[in-house]
Amino acid sequence: MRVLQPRTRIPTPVNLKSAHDTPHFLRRGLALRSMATPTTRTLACPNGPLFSSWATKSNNLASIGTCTAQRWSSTNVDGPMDIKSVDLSQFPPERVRNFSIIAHIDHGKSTLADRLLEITGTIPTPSSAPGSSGRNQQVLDKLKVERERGITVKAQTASMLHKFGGKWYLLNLIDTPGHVDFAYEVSRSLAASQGSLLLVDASQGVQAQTVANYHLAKANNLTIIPVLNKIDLPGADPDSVEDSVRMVLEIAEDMEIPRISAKKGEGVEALLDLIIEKLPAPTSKLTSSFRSLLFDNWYDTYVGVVCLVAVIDGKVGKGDKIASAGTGLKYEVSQVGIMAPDPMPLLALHAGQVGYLILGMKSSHEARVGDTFYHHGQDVDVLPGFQPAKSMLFAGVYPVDSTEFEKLSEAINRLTLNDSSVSVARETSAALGQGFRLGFLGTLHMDVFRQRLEEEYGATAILSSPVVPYKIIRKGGSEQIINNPAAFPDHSERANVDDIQEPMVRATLIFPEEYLGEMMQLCGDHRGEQEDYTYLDDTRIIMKYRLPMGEILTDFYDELKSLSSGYATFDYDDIGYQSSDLVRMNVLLNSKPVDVLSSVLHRSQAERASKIITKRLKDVIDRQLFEVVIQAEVAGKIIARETVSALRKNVTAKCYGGDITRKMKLLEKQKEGKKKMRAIGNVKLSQEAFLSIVKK
Ligand SMILES: Nc1nc2c(ncn2[C@@H]2O[C@H](COP(=O)(O)OP(=O)(O)OP(=O)(O)O)[C@@H](O)[C@H]2O)c(=O)[nH]1
Repeated sequence: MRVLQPRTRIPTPVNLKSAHDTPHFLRRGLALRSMATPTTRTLACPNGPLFSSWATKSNNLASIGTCTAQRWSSTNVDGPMDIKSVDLSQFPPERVRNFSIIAHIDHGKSTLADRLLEITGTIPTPSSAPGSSGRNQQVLDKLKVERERGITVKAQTASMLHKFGGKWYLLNLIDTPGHVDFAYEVSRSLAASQGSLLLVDASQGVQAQTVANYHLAKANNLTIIPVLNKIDLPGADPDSVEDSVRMVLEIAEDMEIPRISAKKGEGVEALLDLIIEKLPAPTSKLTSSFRSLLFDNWYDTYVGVVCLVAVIDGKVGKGDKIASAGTGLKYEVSQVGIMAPDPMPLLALHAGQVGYLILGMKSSHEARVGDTFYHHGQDVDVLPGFQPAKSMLFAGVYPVDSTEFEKLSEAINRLTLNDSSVSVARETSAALGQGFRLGFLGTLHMDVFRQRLEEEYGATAILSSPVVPYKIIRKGGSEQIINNPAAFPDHSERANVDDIQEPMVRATLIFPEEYLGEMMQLCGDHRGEQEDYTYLDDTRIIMKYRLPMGEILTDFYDELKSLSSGYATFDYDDIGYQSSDLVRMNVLLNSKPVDVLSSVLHRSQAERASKIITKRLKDVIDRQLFEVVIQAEVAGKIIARETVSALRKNVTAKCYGGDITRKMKLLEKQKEGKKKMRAIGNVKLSQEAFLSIVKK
């Protein structure tokens, strides 16, 4: 089984056999000194920075734990400076800028990240990058699924250096995902930044996630620089987009809105200056005792759990004894470093900086996002942290072949080490055997998880239709959250139930005015209630609806796109629970309920949905040796029924005469076919047919 690593391997520290055996980036000229023997040798450095590195003596060998280097004077060399050759302890908080790039999907965040890293010399430009095929490197989209789908799923950080006003600054960039499912990644990233670049595509204008991300950044008290991107496109209309940006996002008239082409690099260098000029430095204190915010983590097969932290105060170095305020567990720091954009070990991380810590954690469950790390034995003011990720929808996940349960279990285990926003519980289905009930942040998140299970871990899974978590309030006041339709109270249990509630969202839709009728119809069909609508600019409308979350899970987004010829965009916020007249629909095959096919519906939709599912089943169930009756039942009544008539199939009937080998072959083939059938009660369904019903 091939295991792809979502991030590049953390390099082990360079061990040198002698002080002369220097890594390539130190060879150009160096000032080498040993901590144990504090002699410093300085070599000439005609056209590059001077370097220093710290060495310790062990077994008479000079071993350089982590090589760092320092430019003595920032004026002796023009052009970018290699971050790998700089002593980052030289950057006090006032010379640090931590910023995130936020935007609607596809407005160019990852492309801008590429350009920033290239211009600052952190990564090679495409022409010099080995094997590079074009301008878009998307270096921060490290997952295979991100590259295949062209979307960012996981926020990534990268540090770089930029010179402004004669001084070098350390910039830590966080590239965030644009899709609403990954808003949690965005909010975590914002907690580690002081400012944000809010990109707006100059050909598309303000979109739903532009507004959502703007409010998120505001709520985090970040300084926002709106940036118009893609000005090179023939359809770009930067003047009118700037007007709507100013109006919707309430940007002051005197605030400059830079215009760039992230693709071509136009205006990007000036943007680097603006980041330093306009975004605040972290207010961290170097002299206070160490505190850091854990804002992300991932699992690396070689080094275990890697924690991404923003150092709020003080400094943390290799060998330090630190503790987690959240779990009370203590650790010795085995490695610290920054992402540049690959992991780059350092001797220490200082106040204001963003980097990683490797602590020898046994499981990524120990790494609680939002946790405070501090030096063990010292008092600490715990940082506020943030709410854990909340699962918005749940699905049953089963192995396609029931003998492969262990393989699926192992794959889910490993994948959740890297995606702790997925909640996992074991469940058993009468129809499908052992499986899991997983909680996801949205349908795209669920789809990406399924794809990663298959591609990275070779585990193919059947996913039941997703459901939202329903709240059941029983007589007497006890509350229960139900995330599996099979456990939803049937009509026979209703006497004990006081209220049933479903989760609601406030949806923001942005679309050209000519689609107003279609958009209102769409929201109405999905049980929406209009709250507000106004003109965003001369031609576009921004509309707010209150909608049940269960209604936007499956086809809503596709319908929205097709009804608006792709122009409408949509975002939503969770706004809590609301009472609703919900019922469970059971599907029966020859009178036996099929648990994985049950669903929860609004009473008004039950009849239509029952007809659809029974019809779909009839289309996919092959005729069998007996009649198959398909029924949908709601509140104890059968409300839809289809029948698949019986068939006696004799596969050898065509083989008259004595060709026994041909007969044997046909029987063998039939046996093989049967193996691939799934038995639901006494009804056999081909695997393909079954998948077509459960996986929407
Ligand atoms: N013409 C033009 N295309 C651009 C520019 N910036 C980005 N693009 C293109 O826009 C598409 C989306 O760019 P990305 O950088 O992947 O966008 P993103 O915001 O990171 O996307 P998500 O992470 O999925 O939200 C790609 O095809 C880019 O090549 C630009 O300045 N000009």
